[in-house]
Amino acid sequence: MLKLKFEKYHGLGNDFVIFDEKELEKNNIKDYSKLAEKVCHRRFGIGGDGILILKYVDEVPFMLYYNSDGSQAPMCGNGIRCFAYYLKNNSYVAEDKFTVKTIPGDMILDTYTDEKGTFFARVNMGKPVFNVKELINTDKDNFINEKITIDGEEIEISFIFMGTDHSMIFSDDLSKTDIEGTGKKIENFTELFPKKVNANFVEIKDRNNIKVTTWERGAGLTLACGTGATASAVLTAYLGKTDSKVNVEVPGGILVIEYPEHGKEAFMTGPSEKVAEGYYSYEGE
Ligand SMILES: N[C@@H](CCC[C@H](N)C(=O)O)C(=O)O
Repeated sequence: MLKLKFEKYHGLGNDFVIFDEKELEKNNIKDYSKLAEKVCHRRFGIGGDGILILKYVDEVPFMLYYNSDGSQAPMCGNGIRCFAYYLKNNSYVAEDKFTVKTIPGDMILDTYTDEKGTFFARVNMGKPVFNVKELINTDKDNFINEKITIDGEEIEISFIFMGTDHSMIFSDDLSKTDIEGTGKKIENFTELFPKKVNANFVEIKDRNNIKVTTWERGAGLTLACGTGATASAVLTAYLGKTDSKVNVEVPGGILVIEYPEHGKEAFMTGPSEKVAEGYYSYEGE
């Protein structure tokens, strides 16, 4: 049995097991999808919504992300705050402001500890992508409040790429919405979303507050989705329904999202916490 050094963190209940790629290479582990599935299992593993792997590109930390079902995603918003805390805790970065590389690009993070001792990061999430022609199966330039039919049910849906693939569905009352049932159908509606998709259910409270619950591609219902909260706040601001700075209430807490100007970068601020560290007993490949 292999013993793999890990640390576990969460961002508003979206939880991740973090490995250093050097540790995986040393143990000859190449199949990160299999590792993610095993580690994230809530009964037979450590449990998590995904795994984060630290590697270095041009001597800059690079975050790789895998969902709990083993699928790889380009970016994870709550994950990157956890990753930042992991880098700080292990003295891999000294400054409070630093860059983390990800598949969609470099993310700049401003980190701080609040008066209660909780670690926070404000992340420059990059520019949302509205032009979706290359990303999903549509001829339209952008895909905002479009009607689709899945299993006979008409759904009004929008799509924005915000580090990863996000669809948004408005709801008047999230407590009365079948998030799991509809979320699963949208996630797997591959005739429109060939790479599958995350489904964010969005309730607008007022100009500065929205509620979002996310059915995540590859992980199911989670307590928070950072890129999903950002995509949702970008959409409501773009539609003129909210101001450029909103509190996004997710089941695990609050994220603050800023989208100062359309077509420019969006920013996400939220906490992260360390849960555990140790050695994961792994059968290997
Ligand atoms: N939990 C994440 C998003 C993780 C990736 C997602 N499930 C996907 O497949 O795109 C977040 O906080 O952003």
